[in-house]
Amino acid sequence: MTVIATESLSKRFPRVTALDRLSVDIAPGVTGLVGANGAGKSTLIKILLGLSPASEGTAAVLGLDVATEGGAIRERVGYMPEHDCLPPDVSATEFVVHMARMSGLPPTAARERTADTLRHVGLYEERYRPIGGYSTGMKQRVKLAQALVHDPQLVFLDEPTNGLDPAGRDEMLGLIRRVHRDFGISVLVTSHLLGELERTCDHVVVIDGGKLLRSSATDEFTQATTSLAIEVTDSDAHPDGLSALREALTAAGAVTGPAAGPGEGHPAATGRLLYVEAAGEETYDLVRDTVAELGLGLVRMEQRRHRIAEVFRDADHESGHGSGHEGDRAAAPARTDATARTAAPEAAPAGAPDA
Ligand SMILES: Nc1ncnc2c1ncn2[C@@H]1O[C@H](COP(=O)(O)OP(=O)(O)OP(=O)(O)O)[C@@H](O)[C@H]1O
Repeated sequence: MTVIATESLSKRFPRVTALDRLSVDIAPGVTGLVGANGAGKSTLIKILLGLSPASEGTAAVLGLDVATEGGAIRERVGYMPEHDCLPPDVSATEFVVHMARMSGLPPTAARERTADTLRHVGLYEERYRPIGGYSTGMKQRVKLAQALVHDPQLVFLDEPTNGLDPAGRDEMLGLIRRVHRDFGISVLVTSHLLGELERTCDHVVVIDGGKLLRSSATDEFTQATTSLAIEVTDSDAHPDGLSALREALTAAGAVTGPAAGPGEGHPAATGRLLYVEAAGEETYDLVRDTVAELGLGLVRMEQRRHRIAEVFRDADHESGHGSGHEGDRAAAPARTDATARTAAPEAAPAGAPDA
C-alpha cells in the first residue's frame, strides 16, 4: 500500500530542472524527504498537492491523480508550508478556525477541532493573542495545527524545524511522531538536517538536484554492522598494542580488518582502531581475553553503526549554507557498504572508506 506514488515525475522551470524523472513509492508512516536546499523538495510537495503541474510523468496521492484530482487530495491532505505565511493581526484560534471552515467543517466542529488541535500542538492561553507577537516556535505550531485541523489522512510538513533552537526542534520532532502515533496520520516531512530524520522517520527518501538518490527504511541507513571497532593502549611489552592484538586475534581465527579513517580527530584516522568481524558473543569474549592476555588496556569495543549522516558528505561548501550543523546536513552521497546495497547506482561512488 502506498500513500504517495510518483512515476518519472519531472518539473522544468525555464532555467532549472527542479525534478528530474523522479519515481518513488511511499508507504504509510513517517517519511523523511531529505535534500540540500534547492534539491526539489518544495516543488515535489506542490505537485503532490495538485497546486503546480508536472512537466511530465505522473503522481498519485492516496490513490488520487495529482493532475486531475487536486481538490480531493487537498481535502484529505494537510500542508504546513516552509515560509512564514501567518496573518499577524489575528489570534491562533481565529486563524485555525478560519482554516477549518475553509476545509469544509461546520462552525461548531471547526471551533472544537481548533481547540483540540491547538492543545495538541502545545498552544494554550497564548492562542487568544495575535500571532504577530509569537515566537518562531509558536508560529511553527500554529502552522502545524492548521495542517491538522481538518483531520487529514496525510500531512506534508515542509521544513517544520526551520528557525527553531535545539530544544524547539526536539519538541517539534516529538510532535511529528505523535501526529502519526496518536492519530494514525501519515507524515511526509522535509528537512536538510539528517540527524533529525534518523530519529523521527520510519523511512527516508533522499533527493539531490531533483533526482532520487535513494529510498529506504531508516534502520537500513542506521543498520548495525557485524563489525566491532576496538581501541587498545600500548604497553612496554607491546609498544604497538593494536598490531599485537591484530596478530593474536588473527591467529585465534578472528577476521580482522584494516583500520579505516573516517576523519581527523577520530582514533581510526591515526590508525588506533582495529575492526573485527563479530561472529557472535564469543567474539566479544575472545577480544576481552586476548587483550587481557597481552596485558593491554581496552579503551573501547563497540559495534559499528552506519548513521544516515555517514551516507553524506557535508554540502555546506558547495551550497554555501553554513549555519552550524556541520556533519548533519544532506548533500550528495559519499559512501558506505550499507548504502551500496540499496542506493541508486550513482549514490555510491566506489572507494569510499567504511567508517
Ligand atoms: N517558481 C519557480 N520558478 C523558477 N524556479 C523555481 C521555482 N520554484 C523552484 N525553483 C527552482 O527549483 C529548484 C528546486 O527548488 P525547491 O524549492 O523545490 O527546493 P527545496 O529542496 O525545497 O529547497 P529549499 O528548502 O531551499 O526550498 C531550485 O533551483 C529553485 O530555484
